[in-house]
Amino acid sequence: MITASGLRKAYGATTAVDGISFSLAPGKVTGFLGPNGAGKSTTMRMAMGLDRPTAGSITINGKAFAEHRAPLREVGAVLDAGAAHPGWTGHQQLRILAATHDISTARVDEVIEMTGLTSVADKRIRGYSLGMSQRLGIAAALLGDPGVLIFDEPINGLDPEGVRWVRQLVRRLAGQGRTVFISSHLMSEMAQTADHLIVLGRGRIIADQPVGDFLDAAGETRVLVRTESSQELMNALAGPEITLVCQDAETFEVRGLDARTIGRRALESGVVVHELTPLHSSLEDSYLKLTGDYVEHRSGGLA
Ligand SMILES: Nc1ncnc2c1ncn2[C@@H]1O[C@H](COP(=O)(O)OP(=O)(O)OP(=O)(O)O)[C@@H](O)[C@H]1O
Repeated sequence: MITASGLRKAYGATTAVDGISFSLAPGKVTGFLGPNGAGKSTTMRMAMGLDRPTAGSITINGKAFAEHRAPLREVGAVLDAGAAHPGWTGHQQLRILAATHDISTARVDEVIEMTGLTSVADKRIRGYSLGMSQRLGIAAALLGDPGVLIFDEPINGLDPEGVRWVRQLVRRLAGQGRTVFISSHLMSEMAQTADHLIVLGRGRIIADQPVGDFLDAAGETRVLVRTESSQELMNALAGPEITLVCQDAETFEVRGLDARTIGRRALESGVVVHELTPLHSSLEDSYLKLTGDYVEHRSGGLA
């Protein structure tokens, strides 16, 4: 469980995080989204005790990070893939970290295997690819078998196989009842991975909802209708704020009414409907629509 309450962080005149509150439930993957500079990394660093809030708090299982006696057993994080000591081997790095928490060497070997690092565990970290470094960071996060995991852009620099592996791993971790908080700038990735989304814009929360609700709220829902009596049904549906767009003799699109209402009107009119399909915008469309006003510098310089 991660809980933020009135969390604020200012660096001089810059307010990176502007009084945000949220609560992340166990057993779910929560995606943390927002344009560059929105405050995602700052929030995650404060959760891990690496930055001190200017006001408010962020707690892991009810306590600030520094108040936990064995924090690695409560929360694991990947915040910076380059944080490992380049002269050590992956195995050494993990063993040293494990020793700080009385974690067994058997557990070190277990996380090495879980993260697919067995073949490189005895090689020096300076020779690791970005993908291997990311896996090593994830191995370190898993070491204490924590119930809370925080991953800042974990798929950056990974190849497609690595991306799929991270996606499956975070789903599995949430399936085991853990709280998983993952930031990404890839909307398509979050659509496949997250159950819940928190979207930040200039340090404030602009959405905190399940992925499905996010789509419904941000995107205009359209419904595709197919019937042999299209003119008759269009007449029954017509009204203020309702747009009907004819596609062919039997197919039209409705904006402003949901599928349930259209189905009921069709029944009342005695019209047989062959298809009634809600059309959602893509997560990408919804996200850009939602965050458009919060982007400080748009690409292309036309804004
Ligand atoms: N140590 C720091 N000193 C001064 N300003 C900082 C510091 N860390 C972050 N900031 C500023 O705080 C704001 C939020 O940055 P943060 O890195 O948290 O955003 P982000 O959402 O993670 O962005 P990105 O996706 O680009 O990593 C930015 O304006 C950034 O320049």
